[in-house]
Amino acid sequence: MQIQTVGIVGAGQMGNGIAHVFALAGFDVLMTDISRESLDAAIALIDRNLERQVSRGKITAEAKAAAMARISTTMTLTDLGQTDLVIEAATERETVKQAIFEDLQPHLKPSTILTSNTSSISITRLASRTDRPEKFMGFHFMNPVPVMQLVELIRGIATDDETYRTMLAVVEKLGKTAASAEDFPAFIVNRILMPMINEAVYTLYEGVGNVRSIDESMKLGANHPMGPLELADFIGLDTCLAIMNVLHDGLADTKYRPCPLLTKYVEAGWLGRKTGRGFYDYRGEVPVPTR
Ligand SMILES: CC(=O)CC(=O)SCCNC(=O)CCNC(=O)[C@H](O)C(C)(C)COP(=O)(O)OP(=O)(O)OC[C@H]1O[C@@H](n2cnc3c(N)ncnc32)[C@H](O)[C@@H]1OP(=O)(O)O
Ligand SMILES: NC(=O)C1=CN([C@@H]2O[C@H](COP(=O)(O)OP(=O)(O)OC[C@H]3O[C@@H](n4cnc5c(N)ncnc54)[C@H](OP(=O)(O)O)[C@@H]3O)[C@@H](O)[C@H]2O)C=CC1
Repeated sequence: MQIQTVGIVGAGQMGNGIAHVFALAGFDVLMTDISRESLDAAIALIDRNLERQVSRGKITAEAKAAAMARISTTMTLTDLGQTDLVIEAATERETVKQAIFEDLQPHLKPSTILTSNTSSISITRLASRTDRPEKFMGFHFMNPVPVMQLVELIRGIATDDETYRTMLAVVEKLGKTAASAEDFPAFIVNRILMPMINEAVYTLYEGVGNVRSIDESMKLGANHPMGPLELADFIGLDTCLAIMNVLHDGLADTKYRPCPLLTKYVEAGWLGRKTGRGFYDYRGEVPVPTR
């Protein structure tokens, strides 16, 4: 199936990055969110990130203008019903995602493919609540979307071959690389990455190191581009906790127990970069460790 129009639900850090790469690759993008401010902020951020690519000689000013012209926004979720491909990139909560697909369903054209950018939640379970589990897939981008090469493709138990082939072709058109993962909690990347981040929080909780020493150790000692706590702040601590809970519940193994300190930060509303404070405080000129 040929994909030209793409609907994106959720204009947070992932939604805006996904809109950016789709528009640059020539797709027409319609983005929605429950908050007008989030939509406006996403458009401004896409503009800034495209401009950075222009100034670094990665794309032309014409390509930037054409990409911006291909993105439109709406506050009405059901407007996305006529698109060829829907990518749900709302908050990592199963009830939120289910409600989005349920609300959208009566307005969808029969051929629309539904996907979720979920970091961890069962694709089979999300698909089973829709009228088209065979046209439903996990479509997992990495943050920051314009920079990271990988996209995980996750087939639910009912996903058909045509849908899978269509999504492989979309990933190719985006100039990215697909990795196929089976539909088990948190798939491949987060199955491996998130327990490491959780362990870094335990390392902090137990006083083995402070925020700075833990991050420096992993940057200089293991050549990670960001330390695990800096990366957790970058992903969003609410998302990290949600993924650990899916691993813990879904695999029923205590090795996935979320660190109580991670829970405490989320309860405080210290969700990382997006709220201005997490393991670092971003409100000043330079990030300052909070422990
Ligand atoms: C939770 C999940 O479900 C799954 C996940 O996503 S897990 C998280 C996966 N992501 C990671 O692990 C990211 C780890 N961090 C990194 O790779 C790097 O720190 C980083 C790429 C984010 C930034 O790299 P950096 O060298 O410190 O910064 P910087 O020099 O500003 O950026 C590097 C390049 O990316 C570009 N860039 C960074 N953010 C960008 C954005 N949002 N849009 C466009 N370009 C961007 C910069 O322009 C720069 O481009 P050039 O190489 O052409 O100069
Ligand atoms: N952060 C990351 O590194 C990665 C995240 N993901 C996944 O991507 C998804 C989004 O994460 P991320 O962008 O980081 O989260 P954000 O919190 O940055 O953005 C989520 C956005 O969804 C909006 N939203 C919430 N409910 C609805 C709804 N019912 N309809 C439309 N929009 C809604 C939120 O609005 P409001 O702010 O008003 O609540 C917010 O703008 C999650 O499933 C996450 O697991 C995948 C890969 C990497």
